[in-house]
Amino acid sequence: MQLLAIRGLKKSFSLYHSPLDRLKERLLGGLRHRDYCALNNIDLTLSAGESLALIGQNGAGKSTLLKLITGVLLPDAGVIERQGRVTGLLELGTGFDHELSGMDNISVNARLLGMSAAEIEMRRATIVEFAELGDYIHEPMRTYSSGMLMRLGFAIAIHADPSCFVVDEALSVGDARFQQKCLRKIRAFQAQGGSLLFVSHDLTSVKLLCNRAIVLDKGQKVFEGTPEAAVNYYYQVIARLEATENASTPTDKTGYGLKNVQMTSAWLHNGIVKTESFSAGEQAYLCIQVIAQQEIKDLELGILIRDRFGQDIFGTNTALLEHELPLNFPAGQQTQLELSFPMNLGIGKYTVTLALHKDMDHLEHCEHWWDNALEFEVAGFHTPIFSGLTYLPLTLKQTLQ
Ligand SMILES: Nc1ncnc2c1ncn2[C@@H]1O[C@H](COP(=O)(O)OP(=O)(O)OP(=O)(O)O)[C@@H](O)[C@H]1O
Repeated sequence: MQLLAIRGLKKSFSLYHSPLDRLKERLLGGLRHRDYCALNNIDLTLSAGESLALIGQNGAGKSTLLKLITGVLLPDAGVIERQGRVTGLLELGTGFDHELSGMDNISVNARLLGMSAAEIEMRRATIVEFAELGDYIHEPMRTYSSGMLMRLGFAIAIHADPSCFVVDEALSVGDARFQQKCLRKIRAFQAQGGSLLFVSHDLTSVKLLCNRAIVLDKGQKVFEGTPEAAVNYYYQVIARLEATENASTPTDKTGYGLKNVQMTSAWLHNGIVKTESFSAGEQAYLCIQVIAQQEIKDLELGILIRDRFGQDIFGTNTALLEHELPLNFPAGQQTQLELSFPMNLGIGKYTVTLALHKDMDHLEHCEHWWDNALEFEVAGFHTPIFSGLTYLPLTLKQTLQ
């Protein structure tokens, strides 16, 4: 069943130089503003049980799209068809009367979300308990911190029995423990067949929570695909490079960048033979062949290891490793780089992404970003047996007191 179908959605805002211009236009007429197109010609669908992420740079149009979907804003053109109840956590404080107490606002906000008086009374105690605001629940909401606003907003919206739950960046103002509690609740909601529309700059949670993602750029939909492919595409957008739809699939061997210096092959070995299979704790060596078309100085080598869910497990680059000097590549010459490290990772399959760039990240000057340059598996233990993603060498000290 399709919960959401959006076609040709468009939204512009009127921008005025000053509030006085706005007033003059109202009173005296004449054009004193310019239109800014925040969203243009957006199509999207969301089916029951699907979780869709919207990613994009600041100002790309993500929040505007969520506000249109939840009915907080009206579109200039296009169609939004909704099935079922859409609730969520948008800009903090939306839908609350700040002079009223949190308890009274449960009724106000829940009514706006479409709950009946009987539903509200039935769920009031659960909402209060989930929000964990203690006696503050009886205080006016103007006294609440942003984290407290978020707690109550989330508690009401998730208990409003939505078909589609919308989460904007507001979730990030909660403290770490409460955020984890919200994420557990969102996962339980998904497990029961609920749909999610998720906006976040935290690309790891995008990959963990969603099964599809859309990249917005300057109000346009520029990519739609799996979260991993969308995140890779987004990296290209922020690296200000021409992006292509298939540039980030695991089969793509070329990667992107200026490519005056290019990595041509990469492999792993264990000190004896080339291998793609390691035991946890075993020493691993990552070799990279590089060829330079022209002389380039002061490049950094970056590495990003992801697990089978596309979740970033470990990433760093030589600019962050203070003991490593930047790399120089003479023109026309082939070079081999080798990184060695103990494979302190848990059992599982991993990919390695490599980059050659200037400075601390690849955003300004990227010579070569090579997604999923190679794959490997950790399949046994060279360390004591452990569970989880990573091995931490522990020592125990007992002191009698
Ligand atoms: N009420 C408004 N009046 C004028 N311009 C607006 C208004 N709301 C949003 N905009 C503009 O529309 C564009 C899209 O804004 P939006 O908040 O949707 O972006 P976003 O992708 O959510 O960004 P962020 O990641 O920073 O939250 C921005 O340029 C913003 O300045």
